[in-house]
Amino acid sequence: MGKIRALGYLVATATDLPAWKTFASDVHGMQVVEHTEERLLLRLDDRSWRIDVRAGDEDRVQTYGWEAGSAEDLDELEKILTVNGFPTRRGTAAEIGERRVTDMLVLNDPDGTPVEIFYGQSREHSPFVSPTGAKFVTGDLGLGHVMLSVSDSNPFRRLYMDLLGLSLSDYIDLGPDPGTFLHCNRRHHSLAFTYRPEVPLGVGHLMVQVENVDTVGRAYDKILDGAAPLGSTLGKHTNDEMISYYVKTPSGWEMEYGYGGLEIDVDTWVPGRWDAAHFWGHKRGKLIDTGA
Ligand SMILES: Cc1ccc(O)c(O)c1CC[C@@H]1C(=O)CC[C@]2(C)C(=O)CC[C@@H]12
Ligand SMILES: [Fe+2]
Repeated sequence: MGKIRALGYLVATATDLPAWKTFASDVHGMQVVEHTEERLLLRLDDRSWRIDVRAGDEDRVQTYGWEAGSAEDLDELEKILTVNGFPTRRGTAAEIGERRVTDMLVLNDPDGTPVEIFYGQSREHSPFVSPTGAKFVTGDLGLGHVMLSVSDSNPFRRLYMDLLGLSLSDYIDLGPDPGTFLHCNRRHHSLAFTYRPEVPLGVGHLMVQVENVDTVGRAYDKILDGAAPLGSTLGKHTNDEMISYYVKTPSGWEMEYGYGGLEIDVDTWVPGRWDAAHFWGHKRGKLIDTGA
C-alpha cells in the first residue's frame, strides 16, 4: 500500500451557491452541514465534510486533498516531493483549521493546480443523513475519483506514480494520448488524466458513487426533468464497469454520479489497456427528444 490512501475532499469556488445547494442536496443526496452567503459545506459520510464550495467570482475547482496514512507518511512524502522537484509547504494553522485535518502539505501539480495531502480529517459522531436516501460508497475507497485534463500526461505519471505511489489500473486509448487510470486503494481509479487539446486544463469531473442503482435512476429522472444540464447519458464504462451519468454542476465542470464500480484486489491486479471508454451509453450532448 502506498502512502496515499484515498481521495479525501474537494474545494471549489462558485458564483451561484443556492444553485449548488439544490444540485448537491435535493438532486444528489448530499447533506448540507453549512450554508451561508460565503460557503456551502457538504457531507457524504462520517467525515465532517467532503466538498466545500465557497462563494467567489470564479467557477473553479480550487484544490482537492489526498489522504495520507499517517504523520510519518506525510513527512516521507514531503521529502520525496521536495528532492524530486515538487516543492511543498505545510498548511498554515488557518488552512489546517478550515480543512479540519491534523496536518497537511500543499504543492502544485505539473499544470500549476494546487493539490493538498493531509492526514487525520475530522469525523462526526452524528449520523450522515441524506435528503434523498443516498448512501455514498466511501470509507477506505475515499470520496470518489477526479479526472483531469492535462497539458502532458508524462509529468503527471511521474508525480502520481513515481513520487506519490499510485498504481496503474489501465490505459484507455481515447485519442492521440491514452487516458491513464490510477488507484491507491480498491477503488478501480481515484485519479484519471488525459491530454486533449480541445478540453480546458484541470478537473473535468468528480465522480461520486452510491450504493443503490435506484439512487442513480431517481437523480437521473430529476436531471431529465430539467434539474441540471446533462453531460453524458447513462452508460457503463469498460475499465471500472461503473454505471453512471455525467451532469454539469452549477459551476460548469461535471460530476459523474455512479453505481457498481469495480473494486480491485490491489495485490494481484494486472494493468490492462482498453480500446473504448464505454460498453454502452455515455452519449455526449445527445439527449434525444422523442416528442413524447
Ligand atoms: C473512460 C472513462 C472510464 C472511467 C471513468 O470513470 C471515466 O470518467 C472515463 C472518462 C469518460 C470520458 C472520456 O473518456 C473522454 C472525455 C470525456 C468524454 C469527458 O470529457 C468527460 C468524460 C470523459
Ligand atoms: Fe469518471
